[in-house]
Formats: sequence, structure tokens, C-alpha cells
Amino acid sequence: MAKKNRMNTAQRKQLRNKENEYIEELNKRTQEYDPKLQRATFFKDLPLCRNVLKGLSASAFVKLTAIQRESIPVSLQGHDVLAAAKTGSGKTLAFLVPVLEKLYRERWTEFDGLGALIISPTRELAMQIYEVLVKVGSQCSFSAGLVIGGKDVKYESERISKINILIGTPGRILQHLDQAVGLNASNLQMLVLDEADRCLDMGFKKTLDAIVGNLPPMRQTLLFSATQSASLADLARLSLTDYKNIGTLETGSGQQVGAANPATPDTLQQYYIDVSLPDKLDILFSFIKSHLKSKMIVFLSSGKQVHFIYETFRKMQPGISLMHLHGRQKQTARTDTLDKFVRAQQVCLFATDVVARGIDFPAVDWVVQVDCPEDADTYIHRVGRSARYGKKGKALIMLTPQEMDPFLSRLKTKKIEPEKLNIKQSKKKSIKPQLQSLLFKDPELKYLAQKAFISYIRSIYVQKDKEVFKFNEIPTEEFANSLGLPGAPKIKIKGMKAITRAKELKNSPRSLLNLAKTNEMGELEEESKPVRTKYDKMFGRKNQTVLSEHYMNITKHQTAEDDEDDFMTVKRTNHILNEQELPQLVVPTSKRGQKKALSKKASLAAKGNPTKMVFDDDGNSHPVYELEDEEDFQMRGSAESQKREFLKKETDVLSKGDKIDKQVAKERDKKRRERGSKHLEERWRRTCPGSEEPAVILGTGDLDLDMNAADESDREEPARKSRKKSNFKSAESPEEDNNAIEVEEPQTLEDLESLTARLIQG
Ligand SMILES: Nc1ncnc2c1ncn2[C@@H]1O[C@H](COP(=O)(O)OP(=O)(O)OP(=O)(O)O)[C@@H](O)[C@H]1O
Repeated sequence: MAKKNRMNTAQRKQLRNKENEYIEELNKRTQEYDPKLQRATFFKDLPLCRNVLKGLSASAFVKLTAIQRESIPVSLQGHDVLAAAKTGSGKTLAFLVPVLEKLYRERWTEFDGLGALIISPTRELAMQIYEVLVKVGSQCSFSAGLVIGGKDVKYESERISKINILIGTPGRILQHLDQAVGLNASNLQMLVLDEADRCLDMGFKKTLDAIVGNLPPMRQTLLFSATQSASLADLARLSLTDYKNIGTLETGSGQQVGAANPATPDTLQQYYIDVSLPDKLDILFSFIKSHLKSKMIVFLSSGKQVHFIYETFRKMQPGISLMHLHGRQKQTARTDTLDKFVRAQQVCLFATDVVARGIDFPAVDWVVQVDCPEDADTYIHRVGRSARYGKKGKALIMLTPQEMDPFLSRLKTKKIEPEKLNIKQSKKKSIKPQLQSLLFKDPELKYLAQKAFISYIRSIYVQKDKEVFKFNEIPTEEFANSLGLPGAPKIKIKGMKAITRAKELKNSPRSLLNLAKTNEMGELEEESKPVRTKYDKMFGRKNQTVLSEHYMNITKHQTAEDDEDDFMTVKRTNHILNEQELPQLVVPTSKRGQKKALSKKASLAAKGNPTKMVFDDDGNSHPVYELEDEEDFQMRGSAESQKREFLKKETDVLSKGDKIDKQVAKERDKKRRERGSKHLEERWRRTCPGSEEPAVILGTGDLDLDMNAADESDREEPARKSRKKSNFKSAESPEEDNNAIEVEEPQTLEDLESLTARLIQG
């Protein structure tokens, strides 16, 4: 059978000829294609091979977007391309389709090695491109690989030699090009740089130059971005030859617009609010609480702020599922969060710019920028996470009075004019007391708050645009208070001599003037009289474990997270612990020492073997087992009869106890059930006055009660409809309800958490 199916040489030759003819014809159609005359609407109108067309239609990509219509034919004709198109307009396919076509037309096989290299600035974006490639290229026979760091280089190196299309981040790609025996780029046909200007912003210029230096000059190069900058033009000059500039700014739905139009989609509603820095967290918390049914991304300027806000808001339970994502998390956690965020419908993700560009999140309702982005381009990329591919979306940016005018004018140069939103005073609620109390109870949270404070100050200091970011005008004390801190942490700034050279500090608030008191090394002088706050006293009262662990944290600063604080650190002169107030203890200074000291096993071993004693009614101690006088024992009967008697007595005691236990458990269950239904009824009455009974109850916040409620509901028919009418009041649109709003059936655990949290909140 197998023999029958096998082709002979002649047949194989015939097939190859046929395929060559097909490719020749494709190439001819491609060269004859004139984008101006033949304005294709569908992918099938373009000169694409059948396998790519099949892959596209299997992934439901049928109609072209404008950037695809404009750039694919030009790329197919072999030109270098510099393309800019709005966020969410379909740039990924605009370069993946030509990559697949090119390799197909070159009849690329696994033995030809690396044929195309796609570089992306972030791991998340690289993974996303890889996923799209795997879908669209499903009918092609190329191998594809992803190298993004966070994985074992050796593992990657061993597999890399057989890869035809490699996607990765700049650093990791260069690492492989430099050291991998297997990676040979000498045959490379195509280089793609996605979010090329972001690669440059992130300081990858040298890495990119080094990568390009490793590649053959005869390759084709495509640069894609949603924004065009001067540095991008420089890169284009260096790495592209005789390139076509495709600068269409278009909407995701494929409608083309002129260059005079803004770089953001028309379907995106953009707003700004004028808010002082110390009020930002109050506003953010209120915003989240009034948009519980939304999917939103909240952008902050550093991972430490993300971490702090995530941890504290989580404790304050705004009523929606919260997530956080920043570059210092482990890759597995980042991937996991992204995956959950993509699938959830009602969720709030706190993030840094690690997800600002390129990541395709479906159906994001709101992008909230708590911290002002470094420039208008970053603004465009951040808001571009919403309103993708012609869908609707909203964006809100919080601007401080110092940032407002200059930043709005930066946006105006890009034809972006967000609308001003006023904050309803009735909706504003201060969360400072809650934050203060959280920080008071938990030294770790206080530590996070200090780090968040410093990283914010640092982020302002390092900004290039000094008209927007006025370091000297930061209300440091009020800002620290708004994070729940008793005062602004003292900070040590290295290399800040320029600041001490007065002019800039002339009008600075007192706290910032302290920064001027630096020594020749640029460090702040020690404070002579440290002020002890109530928090410091609290540290003194903490037990040994908490103290030693926390003490390690605040004194050592050796964690990976702290690397970036090299030039600004908490100067804890005001947190010196008074030795007399501390319990007698030795805090081990090495990690191993600390571990050993806390080890139960080690301390038990040090005490020797214990002896168990019992106490009689008079309070005298005896060993547990004492031998009785033999004569006394024999007087009470034979050993066998005594044993039987003993067993009977103990069995009676046990069975009596058993009966009592059962009775007690029964009564407790009864009471719990009563308490459970009373609690639910009460909450229901509170939430929906006047209505009869709830349609959806997912939890009460009390595990015991939940268990009872679940027991009861288990007996009922499970909900079948995807949408249910509920009489819960909508936090988003209180006026709409008529006592009835739609409740989406939760799709993921996060949705379920959000819904449950909302119900708990009432
Ligand atoms: N031709 C098409 N038909 C249908 N959907 C498409 C098409 N092209 C792209 N999309 C969808 O549009 C969304 C945005 O596409 P993509 O991520 O490529 O945008 P982008 O221009 O790269 O955005 P950004 O600048 O933010 O990276 C994706 O969900 C993608 O699946």
C-alpha cells in the first residue's frame, strides 16, 4: 500500500514544476499589482498563495484593513517598508503575511535555517505575534520559534538551529546570534521590527545595531510602528534601503484617514481630569468603584506603584477582580495574568508600560492613566489598548495642575484633544484613613508605600520633558500622606549635584530643599536628631519574626527589585530602632543564620529530649507512666478480666461522647442555616428594597454561610441562560435601573470574583 502511494522521481519532478509555475505566476501577479488601481477589499483579492489564504480564512481574517491593503502588496514586491498605522489597525498581519509569502516563494525548508527574524520590544508582544503566526501559518510547513528571555538559553539554543521564523526580544536574539552554534542568520531573507520606535525608546539602539550587523545586507526589512519619531527615521535610514514609507493613519475598521487626523482611533472617547497628585488615589478608587462592570487597564509609572496600589486596593475590596502586571514579575506570572485578563470581562489591571504597546487585549472598556506618560506617543500607545479594530472604547488621563497645559499641548500637536471631565464631589471619597490604618497594621505595606513614593519621585526626576514634569513642584508631604505614610521618606539622591546648584531649587518646598543638603558625594547628610513616629515605635513592639524579616528588608536593600533605586533610596535615618526598647534578641545578619534561628527543628534540638509529666489534683508532677505496686494490682482480679473491664468502660465513655457530639453538631448546623438565610435575606433587603428574592447569589463573603448557601443551591436547577435579569442596582448607571439590570454570566474565575465582590458590597 505504502509503495503505491509513494511518488516516483518523474512524478515528483512534475509536481515541483507545477509548483514552480504557480509561484512564478504569483510573482508575476505581484509585480503587476498596482495598489492605486486595484484597491483590494479582501485578502483573496491580493496575490497570495493558497496556503496563506487558507490560514487567514481559517482564522476568520477575510477583509483587509487599510494598513494591510497598503503595505502587503508593497512588501510582496520586495521593497523595504517603513509603516505607521494607528493602534489596533492590524499591523501584525501586515507583516506576517509577507513573511510567510516570502519564504513560500523561496521554497524554504527546515534545512535552509533562519529565513525571517521578527523583533518585538516586549516579551508579551513577542508571544502574541507568535500566536498569530501559528494560527495564520497553520497551512504552511515552516518552523517557528520564540526566544524572549525568562527561559533557559541552553534549552533554546539546542532547538534554534531548525527554526525558519524566529520571534523574540532584542536582547535575547542578540545573545543567540552571539553565542548559539545553531543560529545561523547568513541566509536571512526578511527582518521585521515591530513597534520599532519602542525598541529605540527602551534603549535597544545598540542591541539593534549589533543584530543588524550580524545579518546579511541583501535581506528585506520591514519597520512597523503606531507612532513615528525622529529616532525611528534614523533607524530607517540605517537599516532600510530604498524604502517605501507607508504612513497611513487609519481606523481599525479599515477606513483610511488623512495625515492631518489624529493617531488615535475615532471610536475612542478620550477624557482628562485635573487632579492634584495627593488626590489621585482617592479618584482612582472612586472611579473603580463606579465602573465595576468594566474591563479596565490602569497605567502607573513604575512597578513599585503598581505593586503598592494592587496590594492595598485588594485589601480595601472595591468590588471588582484586581490584577497587576509589571516587568519585574516572573515571566510565568506575567503570562498567567495576561491570559486571565484577556478572558475576563470585568476586571481591573494595574500595569506599567510593559503592556502599553502592541498587546491586543479584546474588549477593554477603559484605559486609565493615573501617571502622566512620558510623551504623546506613549499616550497614544496606552490608549490604543482600547477601541481596537473599530471597536468602541474610552480613555481617561489624570493630569496634575503642573502637567495639564504643557501635556495637553503635546497631545494637540498629534491632533488629540481629550475632553475635560469634572469629578462629582458626591462620588469623591477619601481613602487616606483606610490606607493609613493598613500601613499601620502591616509594616510590609508601609515598606511598599515608601518604595512607591520613591519610585514616583524618581520617575518624575528622570523625565526628559521638564516643562511637563516639574520635579521641584511635587507636593511631597501631601503625596506621602495620600499613600498612607506619616510623612515623606527621606531620600538619598546620588548624582544630583545639579539640583543642589540652586536655581532649580529656588522655589522648592522645604522637603525638597532638604535634597540640597547633600555632601560632595551627592548624598544627604545624616539627620542629627531622628524623629520617631508612632510607626517607628510600632516597629519596636513587633515580634521577633516580623521585626527581623522586615529589618532585613529595610536595611539590606539587596533584592533584585531594589536595583533600580541606586540613585534614590529610602534613607532610614528616621527609623533607627532604639536598642533599649527592643526585646533581647539577636537578629541574624545572614540569610542562612536567619533561617536557622527561625527553624523549629534546630531550636528543639538545642533543648535536648523533653520529659512528659502529668499533674495530680494537688498540683504535684509525676511521670506519665508509673508502675503500680504488684500486690495491689493482683487484688483487683486477673490481668485478662481487668483488661476487659477497662475496655468496656472506655467504650461506654466514647459512645456517650459520640452521641453528645452528634447532637451538638446537628444543633449547630440548624443554627447556621437559620443564620445563613437570615443574613442573605437581610442583605437582599438592603440591596433591593421592595423586591421579593434575589436572582443570583454567588457568595456572602463568609465561608461558612457560603457553604450553607451552596448546599441549598446545589439542590436547585443550575442557571442555564447566559444573561440573567437581576434586581441589583448598577453602580455604573444608577439612573437606568428600574430595579433591574443585566448581569453577565461570569466567564472566568476573575469575573466570578468580581460579581461576588459586587454582591458582597451590596
Ligand atoms: N483583517 C482583519 N480582519 C479581522 N480582524 C483583524 C484583521 N486584522 C487585524 N485584526 C484584529 O484587529 C486587532 C488588532 O490587530 P493588531 O494587534 O495587529 O493591531 P496593531 O495595529 O498591531 O496594534 P498596536 O499598534 O496596538 O500593536 C486584533 O484583534 C486582530 O485580530
